[in-house]
Amino acid sequence: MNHQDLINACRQDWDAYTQHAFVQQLAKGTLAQPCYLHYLKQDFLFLKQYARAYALAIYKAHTLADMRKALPSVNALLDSEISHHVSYCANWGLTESDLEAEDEDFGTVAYTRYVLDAGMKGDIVDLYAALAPCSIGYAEIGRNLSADENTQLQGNPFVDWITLYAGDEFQQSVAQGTAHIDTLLAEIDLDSQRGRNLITVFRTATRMEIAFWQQGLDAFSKDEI
Ligand SMILES: Cc1ncc(C[n+]2csc(CCO)c2C)c(N)n1
Repeated sequence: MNHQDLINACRQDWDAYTQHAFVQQLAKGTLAQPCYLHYLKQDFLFLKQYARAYALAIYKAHTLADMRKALPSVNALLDSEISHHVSYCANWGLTESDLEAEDEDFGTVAYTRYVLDAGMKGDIVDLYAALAPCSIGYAEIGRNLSADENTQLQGNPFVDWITLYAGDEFQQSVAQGTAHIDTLLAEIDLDSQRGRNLITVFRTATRMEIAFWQQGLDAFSKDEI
């Protein structure tokens, strides 16, 4: 099996994730600021936990080659992705330590601890099945948004988010990560118990992504600013 089999096995949830209303409003520039700010604050906390999950991939790896493959993601998370969030939130007078002191919302706790648990109780393939929707999905969203003529770049307050995930650097790193996941999946039969378990893990993480977008939209009435 490969990553495309995982996507095909949960197509409905996958499309609900990659074409969520939050993404569409982001592309048009119409997303309400409180929703984006809540999403970014929670995503900051999400990325912090995700760095732990990629560090767990180093711990779970059996070979030096697999240990080295997880390291660029730890770096990208702690540097480029998280600093985008910190610099955007600075516009609201929020510092990195303010963000660290924020409470984790339920969807943030559920998603990140699910991924860590899948990795801790399983092996490195289970961990990557839980991690995969995040990078593969955001790369697909970035590509879709940059190819879609309805995406509004000029004057869009969320243009940095779009260019971060549509950009070559991010796209290339996901392509490399996906090739690595495919190597790990290649020896597993899609119709085996193991294959079905991996689909469940991948689909659960995909459902968590949908809930994470929704958590952002639901912040509209919370009036955070
Ligand atoms: C909820 C949520 N899901 C996915 C990403 C994107 N993302 C997070 S970690 C990572 C891999 C290392 O770069 C990627 C692509 C996000 N930011 N927030």
